Amino acid sequence: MNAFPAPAKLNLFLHVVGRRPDGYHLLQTVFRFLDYGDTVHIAPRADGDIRLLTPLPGVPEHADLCFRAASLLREHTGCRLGADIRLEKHLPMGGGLGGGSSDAATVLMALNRLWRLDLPRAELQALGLRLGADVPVFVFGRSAFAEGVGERLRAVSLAPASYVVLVPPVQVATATIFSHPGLTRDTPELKIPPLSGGHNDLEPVALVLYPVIGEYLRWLGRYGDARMTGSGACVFAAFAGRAEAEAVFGQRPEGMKGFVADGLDVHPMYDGAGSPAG
Ligand SMILES: C[C@@](CO)(OP(=O)(O)O)[C@H](O)COP(=O)(O)OP(=O)(O)OC[C@H]1O[C@@H](n2ccc(N)nc2=O)[C@H](O)[C@@H]1O
Ligand SMILES: Nc1ncnc2c1ncn2[C@@H]1O[C@H](COP(=O)(O)OP(=O)(O)O)[C@@H](O)[C@H]1O
Repeated sequence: MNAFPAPAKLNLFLHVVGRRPDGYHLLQTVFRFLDYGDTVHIAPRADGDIRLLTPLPGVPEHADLCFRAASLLREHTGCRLGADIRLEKHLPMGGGLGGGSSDAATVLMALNRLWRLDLPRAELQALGLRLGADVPVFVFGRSAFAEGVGERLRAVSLAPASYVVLVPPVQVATATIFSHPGLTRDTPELKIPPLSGGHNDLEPVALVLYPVIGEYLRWLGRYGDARMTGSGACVFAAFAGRAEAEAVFGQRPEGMKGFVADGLDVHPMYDGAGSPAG
């Protein structure tokens, strides 16, 4: 089997600037990948079957993003091949780190190569959007300022940073946060992406629904500018160096889970060409 990385993402900030007629929210956010994530092992199959060798607890096959990504690509291209997929899961589910979306993007890029489809990056991004609003950025492959629901992407260059990421013991359902009546949906649109500062409009709602996230934020906030990523539950703070981040992480109270990771500028499968992972 071939091993393909599926990195986590952080939303360095996330502003909700409006709402589409279909109810989806218009965002402005900066995505950054981390050198920490899942690994997807994939081998092509000649018989056309798509088999998940490691089903996730509580996720039926038809809802699994790896399965859905492979099936969508097969259907879209008419490819007759299949795949065995083994997911090595490290990222917490419902953590705001984009784990499921990243797995899906990695399956799209890996099968594009293994099935010799050669679809251009833009086409894979559009396919990815059908699986979730977070999937396109992983196919895009670079740190990005995102608008729309996350499909309008502009590459940005970010300063090197190490992050402490804490994982509160709750799984947040993204739809619950977005549908909350208390959500601020009218943050003024920015013309130029700020590379620092900003805030996360989803954070106050998540804190009301899951107070434990606030406890984690307050603890990390003693050491840096702590913020929630995506719809939560994970919180993070940036530090200039790895040693500083490790030192803060080392002081966490017993039982507080998380990890330290460096920010990446490009996705580990990014090859710079028009065709991803070609
Ligand atoms: C909030 C963000 C920020 O990066 O990340 P996560 O916290 O999920 O990692 C994303 O916008 C999440 O993207 P993703 O997790 O792919 O969400 P989707 O499956 O497309 O949507 C889940 C549900 O959330 C709501 N939703 C999602 C995105 C959006 N821009 N507006 C919405 O209102 C919709 O109700 C949708 O049915
Ligand atoms: N391969 C997958 N990895 C993680 N979650 C998945 C996967 N496939 C489907 N899901 C579903 O998607 C939900 C959101 O997962 P995830 O992407 O990890 O969180 P988030 O969107 O908060 O970053 C999970 O709770 C799970 O039900």
